[in-house]
Order: sequence, then structure tokens, then C-alpha cells
Amino acid sequence: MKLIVDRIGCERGGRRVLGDVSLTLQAGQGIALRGPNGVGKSTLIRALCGLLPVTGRAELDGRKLGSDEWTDLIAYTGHRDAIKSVLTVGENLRFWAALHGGDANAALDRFDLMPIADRPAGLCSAGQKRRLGLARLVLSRRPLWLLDEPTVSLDAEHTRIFGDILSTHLDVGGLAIVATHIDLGLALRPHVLTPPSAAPEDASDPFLTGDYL
Ligand SMILES: Nc1ncnc2c1ncn2[C@@H]1O[C@H](COP(=O)(O)OP(=O)(O)OP(=O)(O)O)[C@@H](O)[C@H]1O
Repeated sequence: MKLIVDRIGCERGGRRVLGDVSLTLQAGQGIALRGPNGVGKSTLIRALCGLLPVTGRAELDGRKLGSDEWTDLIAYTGHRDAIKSVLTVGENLRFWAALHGGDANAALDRFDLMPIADRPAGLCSAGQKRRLGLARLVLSRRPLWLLDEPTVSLDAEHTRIFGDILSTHLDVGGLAIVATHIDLGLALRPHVLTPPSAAPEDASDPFLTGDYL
């Protein structure tokens, strides 16, 4: 399996926030997406999920970004945990397992969630909710993981466990793009985003040039 991202760019709010990103990934490889706040890491991840209109193209084994075939190959975790707070931890995972066909108990076990399987998800701590959200990844059994700061709220031990799970995913031929500010201790290839070239500004306007302050 091979991912080709070819000059993907994106505008948000009428402003160009992502400029012509190109990269390739082979089966078993992962990228650590880096760069300062606001440079476009989340935008690129969301764009590759098909959630934002883009210029350029991306293909995963010939399946084009935006097609249903592409969507069937990706698993996404964003800043929100995407859990159902009135269901218990176990019910959340069984719901996802019913959709994807994975093993809910194995996912509970893998993410150290078995001791709180009967707790309503809405009553979990931030780190517990994050682990529950991440557990969907292994249930989905999809090859390309698009992860936006997956370890936020995780303690050191659960960050290590998540690193092991991601490593296993890559070992079996998965692919991953991970926006992260921390070192996960894995052999992820760094890809540093830089801001898109700025639109020309009116040099005489202090409110645009920044000379005001
Ligand atoms: N909904 C939106 N509408 C307009 N502009 C947005 C929107 N969301 C984000 N942006 C802008 O897009 C740019 C890239 O934001 P993005 O969230 O992708 O950055 P990031 O690299 O993930 O940042 P961080 O490290 O802080 O998470 C920023 O300048 C931001 O202001």
C-alpha cells in the first residue's frame, strides 16, 4: 500500500492556511507532522480525511482522496474524543465493533480500559476518554491512521502503551500520519510544515503590516 500526497493546499475562512504539501508513505511507515502552532497540521489531517476542500491530489493505492473507497481506508482521531457520553466505556466500544467488526474486548484490554468498562463515558477523566477515543482505531482495522495530537491528556505509561499500539499497526503494514508536539519514541519520519507564502500586503497599512504595535 502506498500513499501519495501531491501539492495538497487548503483555504480556510478565505485565507490560504496550507500550501502545497507533498509527501509519500509506504506500507509500514509513519510520519510525525511537526511545526509551530497554527502552521496547518490539523488542517492537513482534516483535509486528508476529506473534511475540507483542497487543491492538489492524494491517492492511497489508487483510491482518490474524496472518494468512498478512500474513506473506507482511513481512521481519524481529532481533538475531540468522539465518544457517546451516556453509554458506558464498554458499550461505546461494542457500538463501534458492531460497525467495524473488530473485537471490543481486545480493544478494551489493549487500551487498559477493562477496569472501567462499566463506567459511563461521560464520567471518565480526560485521559480515560482519550484512551476510549483511541481504542476505536484498533477496531476500525483500517490501514491509514490520521491522528491529530493523539496523546493529549495521556499520562507517561499510557503514552508508552499508545506508542506500542501504533508501532504494531506499522509492523503489520499500516501507515500513519501523526500531528504531535512530543516524541513518541518511534521511528516516525519527521515532516515539518512551513507556513504558505503570505499574500502581498499593503505596505502602507499599519493594521496589516504589524507596525501598529
Ligand atoms: N475554522 C477555521 N476557519 C478559518 N481559519 C481556521 C479555522 N481553523 C483553523 N484556521 C486557521 O488555519 C491555520 C492552521 O490551523 P491548524 O489548526 O491547522 O494549525 P495547527 O498546526 O494544527 O496548530 P496547533 O499546533 O496549534 O494545533 C491557523 O492559522 C488557524 O487560524
